[in-house]
Amino acid sequence: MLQGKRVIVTGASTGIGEQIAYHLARMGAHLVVTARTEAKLKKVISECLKLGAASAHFIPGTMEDLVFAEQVVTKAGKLMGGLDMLILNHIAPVNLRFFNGDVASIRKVMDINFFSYITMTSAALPMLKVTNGSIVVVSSIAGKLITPLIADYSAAKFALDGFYSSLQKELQLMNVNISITLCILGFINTDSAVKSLSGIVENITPSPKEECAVEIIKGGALRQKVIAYPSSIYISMWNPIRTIQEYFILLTYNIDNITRNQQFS
Ligand SMILES: NC(=O)C1=CN([C@@H]2O[C@H](COP(=O)(O)OP(=O)(O)OC[C@H]3O[C@@H](n4cnc5c(N)ncnc54)[C@H](OP(=O)(O)O)[C@@H]3O)[C@@H](O)[C@H]2O)C=CC1
Ligand SMILES: CC(C)CCC[C@@H](C)[C@H]1CC[C@H]2[C@@H]3C(=O)C=C4C[C@@H](O)CC[C@]4(C)[C@H]3CC[C@]12C
Repeated sequence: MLQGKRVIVTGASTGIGEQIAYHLARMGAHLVVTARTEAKLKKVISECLKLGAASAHFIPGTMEDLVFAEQVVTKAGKLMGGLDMLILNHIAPVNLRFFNGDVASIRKVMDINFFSYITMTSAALPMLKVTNGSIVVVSSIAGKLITPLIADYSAAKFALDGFYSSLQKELQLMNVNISITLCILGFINTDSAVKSLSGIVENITPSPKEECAVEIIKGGALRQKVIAYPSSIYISMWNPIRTIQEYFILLTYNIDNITRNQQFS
């Protein structure tokens, strides 16, 4: 399904993003990968070309810089001649610690883990409209329920749910055929996650990043609204009251009036 499709993958220098890039390469997609570390990205794209990518480019830079975030999308669009799928996966390195009053560091995490996602989405929407494309947002069970020591990370992941679930509804109301897939992940065996949890969380076995990457791509390709990996965490995000209330709230909206008077940008 993804052969010849044009895809951006963020946070693709290592971890789950790197595995996503390799799977897409095997499927024959065109790829633009991004992260900060140029040397790692070079290795990733040369591996992608060996695996069968239709084309592979990298754009290095930090997502703390929202101008860079926007430029990645426009440059990638030019390199590939359009865009079919935007996979938003990068995160700032996580420090598991108590909140220490450092608001500036929370703002930085929100820029990297949240505002850059919105910036890239906004830049990509015109191209995705043309292709009836897809946005895939990699989130976490920590964006559905809370655990201590990751207040900043969790805040950004909850924010992603709020923003993208709302955007999903808007696209539906305006009959814009762009899919949004929110990926809810449990503990995955990436080097960074295993390292930062060691000595803090015990008795949880991480799931494999390779299989995780496949499930993320599948969810996007099948235009699913939400996926959970491993599937055992579905239960933690099951919130029937939310679903029912969202349904009834929407019934109170004067959809005809709204769609007549507002344009989707
Ligand atoms: N691993 C896990 O247990 C879980 C992961 N997830 C989610 O999965 C996704 C991937 O996680 P995982 O693979 O473990 O993460 P990794 O830490 O392995 O990779 C993070 C990626 O983001 C890049 N990155 C870091 N800082 C920046 C920055 N300032 N600007 C641009 N890119 C940056 C890194 O590259 P570089 O340093 O070169 O910039 C790297 O490519 C995340 O969205 C995470 O929230 C969700 C639940 C559990
Ligand atoms: C629902 C339960 C069956 C399992 C709960 C497991 C909890 C403890 C797991 C599930 C998802 C995990 C966090 C996560 O989303 C991603 C990262 C990024 C990584 O770089 C550092 C670790 C961190 C913060 C994980 C911390 C531990 C979390 C909350």
